[in-house]
Amino acid sequence: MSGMNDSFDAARVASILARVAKRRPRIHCLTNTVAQNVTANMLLAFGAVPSMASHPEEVAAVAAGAGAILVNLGTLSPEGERAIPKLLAIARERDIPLVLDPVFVELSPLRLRLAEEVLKQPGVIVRGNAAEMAALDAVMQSAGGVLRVTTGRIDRIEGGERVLSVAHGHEWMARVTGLGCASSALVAACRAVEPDAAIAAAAALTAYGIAGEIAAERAAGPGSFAMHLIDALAGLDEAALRARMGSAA
Ligand SMILES: Nc1ncnc2c1ncn2[C@@H]1O[C@H](COP(=O)(O)OP(=O)(O)O)[C@@H](O)[C@H]1O
Ligand SMILES: Cc1ncsc1CCOP(=O)(O)O
Ligand SMILES: [Mg+2]
Repeated sequence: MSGMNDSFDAARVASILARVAKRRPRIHCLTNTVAQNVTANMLLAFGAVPSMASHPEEVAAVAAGAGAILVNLGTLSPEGERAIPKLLAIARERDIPLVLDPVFVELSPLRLRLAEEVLKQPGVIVRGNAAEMAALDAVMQSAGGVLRVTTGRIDRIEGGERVLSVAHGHEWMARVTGLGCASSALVAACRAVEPDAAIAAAAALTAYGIAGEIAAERAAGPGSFAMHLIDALAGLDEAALRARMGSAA
């Protein structure tokens, strides 16, 4: 991690992970059909609880008690589209943090319009890859107050004047579908227990990246990597964080 003004070290990441493990926040994920399973499993490995309802008539009731809400725009159905305003309303009413994953927004005018709707809410965290974040740049600028989390070999977290970066992970994380979507859910899990959105995102991506490094040492290729990533995330402790982050984090 670089670019931090305040201290961001293994102890800080471990304390956020411990809060997730202790409070077990429920993360409501309106997410795509490709990534649902790996997202739910990654949240469980992290100590959070997934809920995945998408029916427009029940989604607000299910999301009402969640610690954070994830809106992921991949494989959106007409029903999912109708669920989004219900989720935005309940997030506003209950002050529930919102994370947007704008999957392939650069390909679809519908996704761009829905992303604009989500970004009318205050304090949204957007987590996407470089192409998605570039396509949303103008919308995020005009929305204001957005925390931008751009992932890749090096993750970049930008909010206001503050820029943080996370240089952990493994290239196989981009070779298994759904692992980006799962990273957005982990950002939501950390945000559920940590009010500083930038620190929450940095903690989630540091933990995920370090779990990826550990998993890559145990795996034979992308398939077994995905399995080992769940195990490594579930077994992550402060000693492993400290060993990989170094003292100057
Ligand atoms: N080349 C890489 N080296 C290390 N980590 C990576 C690499 N590519 C992606 N990651 C990690 O994989 C996760 C998903 O990121 P990304 O591939 O950008 O998302 P998406 O799947 O949405 O395109 C992030 O945690 C990111 O840090
Ligand atoms: C391939 C695909 N198409 C629509 S959603 C989806 C999954 C994207 O997942 P990720 O961005 O995490 O690889
Ligand atoms: Mg993605």
